[in-house]
Amino acid sequence: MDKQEFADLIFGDNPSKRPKWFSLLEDPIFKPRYNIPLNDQRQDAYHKLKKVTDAKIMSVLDFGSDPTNIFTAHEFMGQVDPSAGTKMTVQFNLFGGSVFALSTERHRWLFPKIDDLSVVGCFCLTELGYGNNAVKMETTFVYDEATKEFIVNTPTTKSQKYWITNSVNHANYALVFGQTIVKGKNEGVNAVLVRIRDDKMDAMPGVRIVDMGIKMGLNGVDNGALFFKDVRVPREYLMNRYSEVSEGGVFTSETQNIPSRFFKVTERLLSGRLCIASLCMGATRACLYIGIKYAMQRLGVGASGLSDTPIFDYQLQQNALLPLLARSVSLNIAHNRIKSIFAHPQGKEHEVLMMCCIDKCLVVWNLNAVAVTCRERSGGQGFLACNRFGEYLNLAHAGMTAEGDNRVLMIKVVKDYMGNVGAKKSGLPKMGMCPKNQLPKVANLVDLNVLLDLLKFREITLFKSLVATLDQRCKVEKANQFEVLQYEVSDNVQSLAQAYGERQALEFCLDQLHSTKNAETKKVFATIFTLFASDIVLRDLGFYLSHQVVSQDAAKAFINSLPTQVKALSAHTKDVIESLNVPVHAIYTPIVGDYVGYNQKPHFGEVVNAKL
Ligand SMILES: Cc1cc2nc3c(=O)[nH]c(=O)nc-3n(C[C@H](O)[C@H](O)[C@H](O)COP(=O)(O)OP(=O)(O)OC[C@H]3O[C@@H](n4cnc5c(N)ncnc54)[C@H](O)[C@@H]3O)c2cc1C
Repeated sequence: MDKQEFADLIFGDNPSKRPKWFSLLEDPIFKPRYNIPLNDQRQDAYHKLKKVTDAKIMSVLDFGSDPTNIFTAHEFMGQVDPSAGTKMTVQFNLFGGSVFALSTERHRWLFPKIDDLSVVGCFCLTELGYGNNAVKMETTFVYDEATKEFIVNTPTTKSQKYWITNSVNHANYALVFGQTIVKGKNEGVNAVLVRIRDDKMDAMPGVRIVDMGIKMGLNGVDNGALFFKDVRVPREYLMNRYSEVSEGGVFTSETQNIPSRFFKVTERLLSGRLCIASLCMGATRACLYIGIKYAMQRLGVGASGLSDTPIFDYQLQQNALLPLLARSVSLNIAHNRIKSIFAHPQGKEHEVLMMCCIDKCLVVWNLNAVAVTCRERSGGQGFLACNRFGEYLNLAHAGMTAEGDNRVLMIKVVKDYMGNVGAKKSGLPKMGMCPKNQLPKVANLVDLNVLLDLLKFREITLFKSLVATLDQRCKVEKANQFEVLQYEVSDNVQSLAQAYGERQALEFCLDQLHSTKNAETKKVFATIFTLFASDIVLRDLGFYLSHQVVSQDAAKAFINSLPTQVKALSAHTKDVIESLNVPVHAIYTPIVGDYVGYNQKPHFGEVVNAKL
């Protein structure tokens, strides 16, 4: 295959940006350290972030001109340091991106300071008592007409701002979300900028910052809980792109519906989901590179009984790793497409939310599967911190929870899906073959058009069954829709969101296949996309058989085809993993290099002074 073409398509941004990142990551600061105190881990993550900002390789203003540049930065940082990447996503997207989106002229002074880290921001949305239901938060900003200030309070234990990234060590400003009370009326959730530390980095009066301490991973991220007691903020610090309070205390807003103001000011969570997906996509590529490279050089028992056979040659290894490689490459192609739709949404505005949400869910869960599998398939070496799988696994878990819990986002996807179809903004996918008369007669399912039709069939069936249940329960039996959705049809909702995301991903892959120029690259992509789709159909084969859309004979032949498909991909695996744009020089895992040489002397699990 044409490795360069493949690498460019996986990169998904302007390839001319790649060398800048590769050379930046040569800096020794990106060498990971493992056995260091908590505070040093946090400083280490900050210094890596500072190195990136000093290189002026990205700007918060990219959200206006080239958002993909920000996503690319996340993909690289996800590979080399998930903690620094998490600090970066809060600085540039949650804090910086929100300021960018919600500010007006009077806040412009912040942009260069965000870019050079002279303002380090944190994003105070979550409260101890209000995570996925943050709209009901208890933090308040009461407008004081006499002083023309907002008075910020977290009045209860449950209203402490919780999990706040960057807050314990580095942030001097916070974007705080709270119920806005003007002339005694609650005008809904808005955001104000609050200075939380002075020039000496001491907490400002009324601000209390509590260290959340050790977590299961990503300990370079300084998460804290913040309390505000009568903290006074100038009126001008209200983010007033959509809502404003005049000096005299008159509240005006573009958004008349008060609960909707929350969604307007938290819109940045949308690009945040692409940032998290980008961090995880980068980590997925690095993880696969490490796990497969090691499998290719680690020798295990061969036919003669000697340790002379790469463990990668075992069918067990290939059957575990290669369907995940196929799924990862396919989700990567889909992720690239969604990033570009986010940057240029014209005509697809109504689908952007669904796409960003499902992209995050699928990519993050896939990283979890990849990290777990690579860890196990690398044996004991996979358990050493310096071989990195643990940190990637932790990134996946932070990703599942942060910026909207994955399962909650799946519900959001389905609500939007039903809304879009109901409003005729979009329709259900159209199948090529009839599911009653044609598909059951297909003997060979290993065909991209057949597989796509099967994915569409499942999505359509799940959609129709959900709508039928909702109609029966809510329209006929007058049940409460919230209760039916939350207590009766969860499995249908979750399966439908997944079916939508996977069908869409496969369609994006097929678009890519059609536009790929080099015939060999095209062949490799076809092998990968077919395995991706086959793996999904295999997982759901019970569904297809019970709906009689696939015959028993076709199902048997299909099951038997999977190992053959894996074998076909194994022939290209080395080329594929070497085209994943992994900055190998910045990964520093002993098992992708000379792991025997590394173990010639003790390193106590560190790589800093080791020659790799
Ligand atoms: C590493 C990390 C960094 C973070 N950084 C920040 C930050 O900088 N700023 C910030 O504001 N927040 C931050 N967060 C917080 C994060 O956004 C919240 O943890 C997240 O929104 C979930 O809230 P919660 O933890 O209260 O979970 P809950 O809302 O309590 O959810 C708990 C469980 O209940 C389930 N659940 C909840 N609601 C529903 C529902 N409607 N239907 C079905 N199931 C449901 C969820 O699936 C989940 O499994 C961070 C979190 C992590 C892990």
